Amino acid sequence: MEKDKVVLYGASGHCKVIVDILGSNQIDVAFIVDDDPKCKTILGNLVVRSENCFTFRNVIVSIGNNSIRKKIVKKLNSNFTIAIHSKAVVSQYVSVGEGTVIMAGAIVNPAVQIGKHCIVNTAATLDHDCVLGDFVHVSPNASLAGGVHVGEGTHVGIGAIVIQGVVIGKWAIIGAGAVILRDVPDYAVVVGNPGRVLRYVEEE
Ligand SMILES: CC(=O)SCCNC(=O)CCNC(=O)[C@H](O)C(C)(C)COP(=O)(O)OP(=O)(O)OC[C@H]1O[C@@H](n2cnc3c(N)ncnc32)[C@H](O)[C@@H]1OP(=O)(O)O
Repeated sequence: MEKDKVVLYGASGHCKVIVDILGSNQIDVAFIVDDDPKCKTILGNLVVRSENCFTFRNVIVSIGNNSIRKKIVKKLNSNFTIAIHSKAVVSQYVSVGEGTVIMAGAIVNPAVQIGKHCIVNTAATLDHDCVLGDFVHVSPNASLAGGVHVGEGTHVGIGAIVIQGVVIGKWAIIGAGAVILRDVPDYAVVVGNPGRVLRYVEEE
């Protein structure tokens, strides 16, 4: 049976990876929506302008920035789908919210809850009982040990490590390669080993 085509919103690098995820599952892209007039195709898929699109079905917002992704989601009157690479290992005991994408090589262990419009990037690992809020991005090769909670909109940087049971607040940024041993407040930018607060960001 032919699988439903997916509409991608945002012609970004992140979009290219989602095209590839869909391809790994023999799912076609219907078209990509982006208002950059220079952008005509992405990996052979047609890019159309948003004014030509009134109703969307089966959408993924393919924008890597968590805050921008949230703004686009809020303005769309669409139903959203998910994309999980055929070479990701995702336990059957996991919940995945609409709009979320899981890249190749990611491992998601049992009893993990992933919110809406999240990104679990290439080779990221989420161990048992982790909880991700909506619009979270766990970057490539980042590892969350068991029972880590990550608040809405937080970006866990590439290669970061979070030990078991840590609670990370909302709209925080965990720097590349950081080692997080203690809870992280909302809006904190944390870097280093052990992680220390570098600064705070404005609310989303
Ligand atoms: C498929 C994909 O591409 S997914 C995307 C993956 N990308 C990432 O994971 C990027 C994560 N981002 C980072 O690590 C960034 O460096 C941030 C957000 C933590 C900090 O960025 P900025 O606020 O611009 O910090 P800035 O570059 O000005 O550095 C400030 C200080 O923090 C230090 N610093 C910045 N990032 C880090 C880090 N990851 N680890 C250790 N120290 C760091 C800098 O060396 C600098 O120190 P100094 O004041 O002693 O010179």
